[in-house]
Amino acid sequence: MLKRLFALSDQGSKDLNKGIAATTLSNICLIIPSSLLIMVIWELLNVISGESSGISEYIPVFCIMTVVLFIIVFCTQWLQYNKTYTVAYEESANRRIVLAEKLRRLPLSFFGQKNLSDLTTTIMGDCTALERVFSNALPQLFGTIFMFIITAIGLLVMDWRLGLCIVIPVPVAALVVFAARKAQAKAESANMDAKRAAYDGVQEYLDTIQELKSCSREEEYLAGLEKKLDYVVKCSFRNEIAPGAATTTAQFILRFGLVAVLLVGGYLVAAGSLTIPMFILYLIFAGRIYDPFTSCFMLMAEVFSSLVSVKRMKQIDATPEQTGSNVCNNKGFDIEFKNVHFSYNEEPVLKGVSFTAKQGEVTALVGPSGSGKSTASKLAARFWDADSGQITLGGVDVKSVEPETLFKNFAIVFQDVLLFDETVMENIRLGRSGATDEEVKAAARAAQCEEFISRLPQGYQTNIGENGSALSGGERQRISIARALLKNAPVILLDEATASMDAESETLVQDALSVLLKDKTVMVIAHRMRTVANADKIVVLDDGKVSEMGTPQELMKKNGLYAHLVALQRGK
Ligand SMILES: Nc1ncnc2c1ncn2[C@@H]1O[C@H](COP(=O)(O)OP(=O)(O)OP(=O)(O)O)[C@@H](O)[C@H]1O
Repeated sequence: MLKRLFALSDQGSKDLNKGIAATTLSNICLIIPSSLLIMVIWELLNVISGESSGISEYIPVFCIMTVVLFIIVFCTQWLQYNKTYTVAYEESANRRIVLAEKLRRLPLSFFGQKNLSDLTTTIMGDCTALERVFSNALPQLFGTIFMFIITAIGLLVMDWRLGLCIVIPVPVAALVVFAARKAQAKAESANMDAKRAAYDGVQEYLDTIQELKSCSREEEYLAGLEKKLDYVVKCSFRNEIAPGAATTTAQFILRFGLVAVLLVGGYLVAAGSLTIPMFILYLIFAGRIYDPFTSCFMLMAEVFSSLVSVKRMKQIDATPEQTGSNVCNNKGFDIEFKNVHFSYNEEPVLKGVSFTAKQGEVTALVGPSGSGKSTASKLAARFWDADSGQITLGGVDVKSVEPETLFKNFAIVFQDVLLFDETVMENIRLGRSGATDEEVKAAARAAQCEEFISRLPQGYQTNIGENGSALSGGERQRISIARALLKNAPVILLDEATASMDAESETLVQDALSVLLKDKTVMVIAHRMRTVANADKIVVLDDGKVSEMGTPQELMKKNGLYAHLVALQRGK
């Protein structure tokens, strides 16, 4: 049950069960010395009340047994530590790896719908929350419950009337904590949402600080952020209230056990159906037996809260993956779109698109903003799967190929370049790990990077800062092009790859590309018609449909949308 509830691995589930068994054993061993002490008191009380004439010879034996039991406790606690703490960290580390692996196989549509900081919280925060539950809460909780059941049986057998007085408050109190679990889960979810919104706010503030300053909106933005942070405090408080109220009530109910033993025991002693030593024995038990439940109820609350984390992990786990064959038996690298339809969240973007981007040719996708150009190019690389129709690479349906295998055939340059806080050399080498320094430099030369790299303080070994903050937009794009060239994949997708460059740099990069991209399938997306003027084929997209297709010359003659876009940019 625990395995299913907490989505544990086979090993994790086995180890957790061992941890619970060790905790139970340790708790039982801990209570036995108390029982022996009680038996000694029992003997003394019998002597005082005159029911026994002398101190039993068993007392030294009890003392030796106590010492032996403490040794056993030491061993079981070591076992408990070994099987809970170490295993909990292993389990959560494995869980993070499994989640990261899962994310790797999910379609990009999943990331579009999910908030990225939510995912980070799930991988880091939720796993840490569960670490505590496995290492501490669950073994202690079950250990206490099993120990109570064993003790309760003993108490009921000795005297069922006082036994019931002690036992009954426990399930009642546990029910109170259990009943509060929904309110608790709600408060926990709200708390997580509030924290995530505040985290996003801080992140957005840092990302957009330049724009906020330039629009003099910083103060206004910070006021909004302050509200979000205040809300986090409120939610955190509410999140404490729900389990706090339940556990306090539960502890209050437990105290009725002692009162009940006092009242019922007093009555039974007065009625002559209970001996005074037995009465004192139950009073001692009633005073001590509830102690572990104080922390136990808090642990119960913690376990219920952790179920919110488990739910979020299960949601990721249940998301269907993009699957496919590990081999791609394509014949050549023509990319063919056959009546492709695609929607983002039910909103149609491509409406029956058909065209072929031939190997050895440059195919340009042009059209008004939002017409679906980037979407079409990303569908070719299986960032998403088409809703209907087919996209083939060398005759193989891209949907039938596992994304990583398919991706080996693609090199992509986007307008929004992502660079790492690393040296120029390593940022370019990302295109092909294992490439030699000379190969990296050759790719950089082809992408017209040499000139600006030579101006950097340590040349190729210069660290370019977070996302290449030390470089201009055009320079970052050239690094990204160098990276794609180094990958040397048979299909190249250039999505506004030269948009941040000045006309002179763009021409230089294009000249270099035209030699290097020979025999490859090249799909170019550009808003500047000048960029695509030398393309072999132009596909004009308009509102998700192909409105015209042909060479630049044919389309100019046709005097349709392409000619109109060219004229607009020439200012005619
Ligand atoms: N991840 C996404 N989730 C939801 N809608 C999206 C997503 N990406 C794009 N869209 C929407 O799909 C439509 C087509 O977008 P796409 O980026 O393919 O157009 P485009 O022709 O490349 O535009 P542009 O020239 O401005 O880059 C737009 O209306 C856009 O808002």
